[in-house]
Amino acid sequence: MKILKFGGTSVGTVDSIRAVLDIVRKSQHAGDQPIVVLSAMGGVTNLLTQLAENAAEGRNFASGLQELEDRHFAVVKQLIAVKHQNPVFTRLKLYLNELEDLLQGIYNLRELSLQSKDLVLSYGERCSAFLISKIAAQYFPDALFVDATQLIQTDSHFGSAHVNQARSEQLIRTFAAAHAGKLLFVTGFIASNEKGRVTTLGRGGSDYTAAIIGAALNAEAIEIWTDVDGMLTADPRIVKKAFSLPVLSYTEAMELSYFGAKVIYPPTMIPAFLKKIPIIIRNTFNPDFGGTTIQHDSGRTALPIKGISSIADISVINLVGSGMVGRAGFSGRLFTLLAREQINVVLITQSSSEHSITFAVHPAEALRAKQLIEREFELELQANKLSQPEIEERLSVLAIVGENMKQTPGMSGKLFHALGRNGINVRAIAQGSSEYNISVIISQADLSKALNAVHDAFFAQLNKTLHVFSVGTGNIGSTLFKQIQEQYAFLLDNNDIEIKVVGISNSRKMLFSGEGIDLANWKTVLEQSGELADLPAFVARTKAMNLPNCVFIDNTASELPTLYYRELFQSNISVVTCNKIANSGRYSEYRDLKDTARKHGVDFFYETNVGAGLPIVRVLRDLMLSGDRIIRIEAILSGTISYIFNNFSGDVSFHDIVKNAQQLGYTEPDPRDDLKGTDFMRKMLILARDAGYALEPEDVQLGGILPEACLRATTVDDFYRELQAADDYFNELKSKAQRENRVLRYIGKLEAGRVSIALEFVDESHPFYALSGSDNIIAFTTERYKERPLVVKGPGAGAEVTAAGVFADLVNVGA
Ligand SMILES: NC(=O)c1ccc[n+]([C@@H]2O[C@H](COP(=O)([O-])OP(=O)(O)OC[C@H]3O[C@@H](n4cnc5c(N)ncnc54)[C@H](O)[C@@H]3O)[C@@H](O)[C@H]2O)c1
Ligand SMILES: N[C@@H](CCO)C(=O)O
Ligand code: NA
Repeated sequence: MKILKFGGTSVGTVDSIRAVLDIVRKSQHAGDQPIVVLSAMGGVTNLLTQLAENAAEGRNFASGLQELEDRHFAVVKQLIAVKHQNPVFTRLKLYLNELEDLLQGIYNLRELSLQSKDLVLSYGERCSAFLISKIAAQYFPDALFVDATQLIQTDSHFGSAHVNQARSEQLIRTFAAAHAGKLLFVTGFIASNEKGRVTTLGRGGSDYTAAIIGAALNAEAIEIWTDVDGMLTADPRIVKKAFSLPVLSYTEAMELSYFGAKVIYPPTMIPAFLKKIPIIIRNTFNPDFGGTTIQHDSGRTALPIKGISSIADISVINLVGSGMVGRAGFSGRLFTLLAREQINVVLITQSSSEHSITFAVHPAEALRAKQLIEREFELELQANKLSQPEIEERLSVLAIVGENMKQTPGMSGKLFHALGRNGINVRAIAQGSSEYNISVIISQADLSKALNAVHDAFFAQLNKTLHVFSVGTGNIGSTLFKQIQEQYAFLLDNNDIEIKVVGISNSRKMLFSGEGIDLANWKTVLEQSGELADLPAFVARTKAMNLPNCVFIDNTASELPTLYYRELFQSNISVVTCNKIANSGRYSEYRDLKDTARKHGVDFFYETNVGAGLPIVRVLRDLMLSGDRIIRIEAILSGTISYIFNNFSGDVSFHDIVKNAQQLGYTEPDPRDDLKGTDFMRKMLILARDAGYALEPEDVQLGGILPEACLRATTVDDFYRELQAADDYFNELKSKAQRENRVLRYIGKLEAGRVSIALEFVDESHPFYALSGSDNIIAFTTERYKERPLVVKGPGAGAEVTAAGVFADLVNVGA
């Protein structure tokens, strides 16, 4: 035997009632012997409450009554064959007439007692259960309408009556035995006292009805049919990746519901809990889905926690007082007071010094709680043993819940890491002694970000979303977008990483979309609907959108974005950049950025600052981390100059090769940065710093490759003209090299903390002799790689390889 309970949304419309009957039919075919428990049609209980209040205030209630009639009659007309309609109309009309008389009485007296209100509300369940039993009777001849006032007996605590379990079980069993073989359609929510007056079971009442009947008849299961897929890991309106849990223990369901999961109201489960009857939450509108089973134990599952729940709006009261607060007597008095005054304390924490107690209450009760405390502890306040209670508002509670937490170390570490990494300040912490939940109080503004970040942290195997704000849409930036777009599905399917580009700016326009910008046509959208570019505003938006796992990418060659890195780190946003400016200015700046990123637990990745996509920064870092010592670094790190010397042969002029390098995307936006050696200098400086040397740019001995006139050119055009004019100079270099059987190489060296870069003529015996294209090469001679150096070699410039390096840094953020 199974109990099938359908809530208001399941019986709200003609279509949903059809779905309900389908479910009942299937259950009967499966041999479940179902008993159906029904709520009032969706919205009807609220309407009845409104009518009762209107009547008591002397306001009109006729139009509301008409609305009730219309809703029920419309269902009759659509779902009951014409020849069977009359008796149904008649009985509904009788109910509505009784209701009208009752409302008239309330109107005349201008008084609404809890008892009369229960009676008014009872018509919601009576009408719906009766009506649906009659619709069902067309297909199930054994369908029988049952008014639960005959089955469940309570005390006279109207509005939320206490059930006489023993008596009710007796009534239910007797009734069931007398009507064996019938298909019962029972009203939820309502009952009666020993005098036969109608009572109601309070919040979650129809679930309670189902649990009481299920327990009395030792049902196999109680199915609660609603409009969601079960209990979810988090509130799906905030956490888009929330998913339905297959199995939960009663305790877990209790903890999750306590903190706001509205699917069921836990006290209603107690009768089922005591008899170990599983409760299954299922979706009327998705009946093939298995839903969530709430059972005695937590089930075998790989999930360390079951869910994350929250209360969005909470106030906190702080009490501080030396030597008194925290003593057993004091907290006893405090919490007895609050309990007596029916102030629900959501969470309590006490500092280890025992001089303060913090507790959370619902905002509507905060002021009253404060006043009660002030009255109760008047003497202590006067004597300054206790300082004035303080209320803090606009806070939220977030709790992770799960029975398996107890056996799994590191759960709180994971929680605080996720919060800390995202810059979410924790105001107070409480771990239930049961260890079934860990709760934190945070600012309301952070709740959405916190829920998503914590959800990602605990259900990481189930997908991490990186939110990307990207500046610079030139050569590298646009190639990166193309690569992300091509790789999006693969990353999601194979690595559970989702990349959402949520902000884009170049020097003209900027664009934002919390849902993610479509990378198939970012260019058009940016041009057509973007706002005018404004970097401070872009950074402000990056911070204000307050998204978890947030990454700022700088694909410009401008100093401007680098001025914001620090501020971004302070807002717990990681930075990935191919722009070398930040790391190659003053040493103090470089140091400060690294320290700030580390302090805030975010990543600062710049692999492409040296050798584009080639693994160089990473290799050096690993050497340093593992305790190796750099003895010497020798390198060719200008892709542009490498390309130039590798192609400077035959008749082609130096000037033309530089132009080619620029067209191929090897040069800096301003090619003078490459040819003057500035770009190479920056790279050597960054390497030296990463190797532990606090060098300034002027410490690098930079030997040039250009004649004076070229260095003096004030514009790029002038520069190219001067290059052309210097043809003889470059040809002479070339001839000299050829005469000596050598090649031209622009080589950087780091040794004993000194960095130099110089043009060299090298012969065949030199390891840097054989290079082609835009190749870079770097040789690390270290304590451990002493005899033969560790060498990295390959293309060190170009849009594809550089964007790929930025991309790799991006997916490693937070890894
Ligand atoms: N080309 C390579 O092989 C290579 C290799 C490694 C690193 N890099 C670095 O990549 C970076 C970008 O190079 P590129 O060739 O793509 O340059 P680019 O000139 O093609 O693009 C630069 C982009 O930055 C934008 N921009 C400039 N200032 C801005 C600002 N203040 N706010 C917003 N946007 C701004 C421009 O509008 C443009 O979209 C440079 O820092 C370069 O050193 C390039
Ligand atoms: N302009 C740079 C790009 C790589 O950083 C080069 O030519 O090496
Ligand atoms: Na690199």
